[in-house]
Amino acid sequence: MKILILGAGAVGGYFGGRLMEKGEDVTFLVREQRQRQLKTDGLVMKSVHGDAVFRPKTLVKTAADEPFDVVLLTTKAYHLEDGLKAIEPFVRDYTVIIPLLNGIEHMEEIRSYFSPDQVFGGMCFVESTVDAEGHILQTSPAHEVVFGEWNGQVTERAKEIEQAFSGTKASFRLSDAIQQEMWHKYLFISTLSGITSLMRSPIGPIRDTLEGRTYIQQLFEEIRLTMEAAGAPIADGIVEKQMRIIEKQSPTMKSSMLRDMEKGSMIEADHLQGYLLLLAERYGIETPLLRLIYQHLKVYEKQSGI
Ligand SMILES: NC(=O)C1=CN([C@@H]2O[C@H](COP(=O)(O)OP(=O)(O)OC[C@H]3O[C@@H](n4cnc5c(N)ncnc54)[C@H](OP(=O)(O)O)[C@@H]3O)[C@@H](O)[C@H]2O)C=CC1
Ligand SMILES: CC(C)(CO)C(=O)C(=O)O
Repeated sequence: MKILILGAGAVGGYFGGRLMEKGEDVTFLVREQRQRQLKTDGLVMKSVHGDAVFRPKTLVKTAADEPFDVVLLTTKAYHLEDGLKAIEPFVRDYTVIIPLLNGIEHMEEIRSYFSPDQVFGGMCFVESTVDAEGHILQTSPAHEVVFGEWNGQVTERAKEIEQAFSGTKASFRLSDAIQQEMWHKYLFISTLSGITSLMRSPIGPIRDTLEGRTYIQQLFEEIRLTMEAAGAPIADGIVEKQMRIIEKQSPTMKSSMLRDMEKGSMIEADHLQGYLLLLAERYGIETPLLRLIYQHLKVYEKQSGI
């Protein structure tokens, strides 16, 4: 199966590397500077699951029209529009597109850009970043991709992709409820990234005080109410479940948004917290803490000139 990965950053580089390690036919669609880096140094991964260096196949945006069976989308949300244009020459009517971005708003954009039938739901759990040398640093036990048909059917093509993804060091799991899993991840990440970026702290020092835990719980509740009002398919008891997941995280755990802020990089404030605020306004839900967090992220963007 021919797999194209849009972007060779923290997520794309890590999971693409794991697929290459198993022997899958992987190509990265990257921009010129990243291509030069990958040609010179290779794809360097430093991971709690084992370090590795690969010599990946790369392509840059081009008129060439080599077809691929599967395309994994791993840009940030603010680069997605360009990314969709870049993958167009590599997509046929049989190509399956699997986005791994956090959030949900991008699904509408991708499904209307291509045919909705070509677009699976998808997301991932991994704590990784790219350092100044372009190396992928993957720092905690979780490394899972979850994907599936948008309507939840377990089709033949989904099983074929599951087969191609199986047997790597990372987990690639086929889901029959990907919409619900994506909303759950959205609830988790918009809370975790909101709180850790507001407090400029990994989760431990926030979670380990009563006040901090209360703020985490409040933010979860504001977002849960918003999602429910918007008709999102979230499960009963999801906040309690996600509070337990927060309790289990290593005290040093950080969201990718906080790591991006520490690097002075762009953040997905509009895509994550901003979209939730639009929904909250649309459905008349009070979200004071979410509003404060979004305003804080906007101040960061203004001050860092991004
Ligand atoms: N990092 C993490 O731990 C996790 C991140 N996520 C989510 O995954 C998504 C990706 O995040 P992450 O991997 O951290 O982001 P990164 O910034 O590390 O990687 C994104 C990559 O996409 C590349 N890119 C952007 N536009 C294009 C384009 N037009 N053509 C080719 N390549 C392009 C960038 O290239 P260039 O180098 O040229 O800028 C960059 O290398 C986000 O939605 C994030 O929220 C989800 C779970 C965990
Ligand atoms: C919470 C985490 C690390 C889980 O994958 C994540 O999605 C992120 O920080 O963007």
